[in-house]
Amino acid sequence: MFDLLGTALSSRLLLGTAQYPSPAILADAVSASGTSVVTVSLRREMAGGRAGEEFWSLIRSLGTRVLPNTAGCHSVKEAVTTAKMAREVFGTSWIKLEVIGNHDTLQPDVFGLVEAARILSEDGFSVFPYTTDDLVVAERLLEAGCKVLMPWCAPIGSALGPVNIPALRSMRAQFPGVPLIVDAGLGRPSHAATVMELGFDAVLLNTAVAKAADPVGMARAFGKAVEAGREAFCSGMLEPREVAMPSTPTIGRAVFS
Ligand SMILES: CC(=O)[C@@H](O)[C@H](O)COP(=O)(O)O
Repeated sequence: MFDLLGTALSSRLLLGTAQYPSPAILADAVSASGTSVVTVSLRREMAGGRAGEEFWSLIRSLGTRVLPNTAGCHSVKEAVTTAKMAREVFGTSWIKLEVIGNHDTLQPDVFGLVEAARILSEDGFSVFPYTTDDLVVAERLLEAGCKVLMPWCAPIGSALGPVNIPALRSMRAQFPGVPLIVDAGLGRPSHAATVMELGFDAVLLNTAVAKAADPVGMARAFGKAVEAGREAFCSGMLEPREVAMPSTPTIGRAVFS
């Protein structure tokens, strides 16, 4: 079990719900992944009218916890308003806070993020901020009231995987007691395993599953990779070394003369 802010979760994989080929495939992918938390963009789905309503009932039927997000928000005001609406709609004070700062890279506006995080934390939200791997921004987010951090490993939708492993490693070392969830940019199950091996608490991803040729199979693969990475981290991995060490004992070997 994974204790996330006092909630026991059966999986360390959090899954996005956008861009699936069909609602049925989304539901099957969620089930195959083993996730117990899905994230939903209130802003995008509300724009969908009747389709939006059907989407909500599908999400409710999944039996998972919902982590609403403020995807698509580019200002503090937009993000705060969206978060408040999400609290009403989903009856949860969890919010994945996105304040996008750059149209092309979808890089977070870390200044707006800290400001919005402070406003929402003071209003009783549990804020899950989508941030960069910058340690100073991370400090500011914690000071603003965040109890969990969601650093990217690459731009949203890029599928690049962890492009700056030293930065992620140092974030993990700097905040040993803070739940850290890698969010965005994962492309392959091996990427998820890699960040879990670094000691991250969980991962959140969307595009790599939703846009796979077989989203259900890919969701299952990511679920396994997250578990494998976590188990490896907890089992004490060897440090790599540059010299050979025989893995078979040489004492008592047969002598041919
Ligand atoms: C669904 C969601 O919240 C995304 O904004 C998130 O950041 C996932 O990123 P990927 O689509 O790159 O997995």
